Amino acid sequence: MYTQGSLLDDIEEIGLRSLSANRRTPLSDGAWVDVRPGWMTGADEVFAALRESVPWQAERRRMYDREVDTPRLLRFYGEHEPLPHPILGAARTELDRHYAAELGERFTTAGLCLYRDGRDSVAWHGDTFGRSATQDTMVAIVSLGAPRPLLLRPTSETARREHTGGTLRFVVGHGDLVVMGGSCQRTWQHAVPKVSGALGPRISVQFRPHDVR
Ligand SMILES: O=C(O)CCC(=O)C(=O)O
Ligand SMILES: [Fe+2]
Repeated sequence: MYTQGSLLDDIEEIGLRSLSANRRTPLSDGAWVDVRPGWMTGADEVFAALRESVPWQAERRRMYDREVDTPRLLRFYGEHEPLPHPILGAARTELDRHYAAELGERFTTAGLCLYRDGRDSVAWHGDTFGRSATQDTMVAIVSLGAPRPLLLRPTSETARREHTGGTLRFVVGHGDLVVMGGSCQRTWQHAVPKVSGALGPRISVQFRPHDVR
């Protein structure tokens, strides 16, 4: 439907598969993660469109006495901003349809990150700006482009020692969906570590409810 005039006839149509195939993994302390591989179809085409059309920005962070670029590019779409591709609006609607009863509200914002290659990364953190610092919530991540490991581990070192499974690792790209839920942002951390070797770029789209970041 949203094809870009590719010369290839067999290009996969852009769309969304069913969310009822989600697989939930309960984690410690009331956290959980849902995984839906290949949720968005035609994801490589969506990746190319977003890479081209999103006004990507470098974010500066203060580190000791100097400012450094964080190793990835970003663009945050607030609640009332139009999203940069129609399939992202459809994805948010579908996430609302599937999760609204459990979440008790809608997904409103979309944070986009571009990892240009394996040197781009995000360090261990929870999304704890806003209500997610104290309340259960959900963060839904659609991954486009080259697959990268998304890691999860308990926040507290005690829990990390007791958590027998160790760090969880989900390799996500090409339209895969991961939803972190329950207490996950407070009691668990996530990271996309640097990887060595030639690796293509990845875009992650994070849908979050109001005042969760
Ligand atoms: O790239 C990802 O999948 C994770 C991004 C993330 O954790 C964040 O921006 O808060
Ligand atoms: Fe995050």
